[in-house]
Amino acid sequence: MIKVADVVQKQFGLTMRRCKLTPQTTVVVAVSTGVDSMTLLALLETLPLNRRPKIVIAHVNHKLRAQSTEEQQFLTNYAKQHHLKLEIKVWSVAEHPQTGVENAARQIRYAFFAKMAQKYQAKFLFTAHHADDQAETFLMKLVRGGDLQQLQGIRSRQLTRNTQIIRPLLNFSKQELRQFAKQKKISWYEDQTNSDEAFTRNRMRHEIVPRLKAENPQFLQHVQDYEEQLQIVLRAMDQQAQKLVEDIQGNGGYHTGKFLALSSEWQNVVLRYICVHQAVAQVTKRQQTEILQLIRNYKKPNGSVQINAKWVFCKRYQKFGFYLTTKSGESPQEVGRSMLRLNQWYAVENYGKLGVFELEYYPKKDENKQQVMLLSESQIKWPLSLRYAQPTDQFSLKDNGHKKVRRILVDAKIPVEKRATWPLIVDANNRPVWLIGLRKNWLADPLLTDTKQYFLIWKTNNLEELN
Ligand SMILES: Nc1ncnc2c1ncn2[C@@H]1O[C@H](COP(=O)(O)OP(=O)(O)OP(=O)(O)O)[C@@H](O)[C@H]1O
Repeated sequence: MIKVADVVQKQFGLTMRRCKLTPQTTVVVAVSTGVDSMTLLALLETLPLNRRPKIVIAHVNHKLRAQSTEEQQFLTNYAKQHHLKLEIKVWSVAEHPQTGVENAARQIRYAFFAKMAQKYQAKFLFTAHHADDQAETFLMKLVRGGDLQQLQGIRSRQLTRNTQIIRPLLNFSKQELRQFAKQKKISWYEDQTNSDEAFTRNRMRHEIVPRLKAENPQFLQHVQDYEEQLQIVLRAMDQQAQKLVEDIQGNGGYHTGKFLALSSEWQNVVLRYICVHQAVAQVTKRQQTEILQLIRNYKKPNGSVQINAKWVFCKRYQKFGFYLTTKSGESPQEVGRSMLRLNQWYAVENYGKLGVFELEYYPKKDENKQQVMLLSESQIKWPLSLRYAQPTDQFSLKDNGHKKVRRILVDAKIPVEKRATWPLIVDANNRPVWLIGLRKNWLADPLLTDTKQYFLIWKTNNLEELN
């Protein structure tokens, strides 16, 4: 009789081929001491020698339940016996927040994993999410409701800022993993979390999912198939939406005519993309509908939708965008803001182009034609955005003083007609970072814990502007 363990091992080996592991590759494995992650660890340890990576175990003791110290000790003994490197983070009770513990724990976990990946120069981070996790998450989101994007489940591969996360057990059910662990005599601890999120998940796990499996034993596989299809479609749609947004982007706003030339389906998608990626404040579903109706309304060439106390969406004939609300009577100040995605150029009419790059993507080619500002993780609040400078924007000085944009533009003898549309890079707190070609903000020194540097680059064809 073929053992489940053999099937799991064989399939795992095949999945792992895509990672092209060698004995020189270092991987960080997130191990909670549950059956899933102990199985993942065992599977990695038994890969053929020529494809077995160097393993670093990362464990977070959340101090959320009585047995956590015992689990930590168990894992310490395991690592010693198996000659594996082990890194532990203890999240002391004093650090726990009053509410949202589950979420905070997740953030602590992933920050620690990323730090360990960086420390060991690991190529991958492995977690042990499996097919039941996928189905439970999918159903919970389906029941909760929301945006289609959020229905994207757990990804088998995910590129984060510093690490590539791999989840090689997504095609296995919990039952298969348990059988594997039993047949291979692997020890583990049962998870006994009792958070609200775990209650909902447990209902899915013990009541709903078993019924759906009874309807069709292939249920888990089908959810995984749907998730993979959904991820591909949504990614493709996002790529296309990004291109279309670039096409309709103009100076200080988006082009109404070009937007209306799109099919009504793409209008929906593009507007959503703008609201999620480029708007300055959170735009609700209802506001998005109002905005769409306003743009489409030929009888109303001008109009606005208030987003919050600070921001307003405005349509002004051939232009629309998000603007800063001003005192009544004045016309809104144009902001036409776009978020700077990493490693991508943004064209700025009359000024050349700019972008923020990681070292690996740093375009060194024409160093003499570009100005660079070096930024570390802690120095600003990411992400960066590009917008027009407002006269009242303030630059910090080293001695705690400030200098207004109006003053900087006047001092630099910038003609009045150019002052309203001077490009400014700001951080997520709307703090000026760089008034292009004129002034870089003073920033506190980077922290020792910063792991990455970024290059903010402005490139112009007009050499004189750089001098
Ligand atoms: N305390 C921990 N220490 C190390 N790794 C952990 C810990 N808890 C969870 N993990 C890793 O994360 C995987 C998923 O765990 P779990 O399903 O409990 O997390 P989740 O919060 O539901 O998911 P996610 O972390 O993706 O949001 C585990 O299989 C394991 O690889």
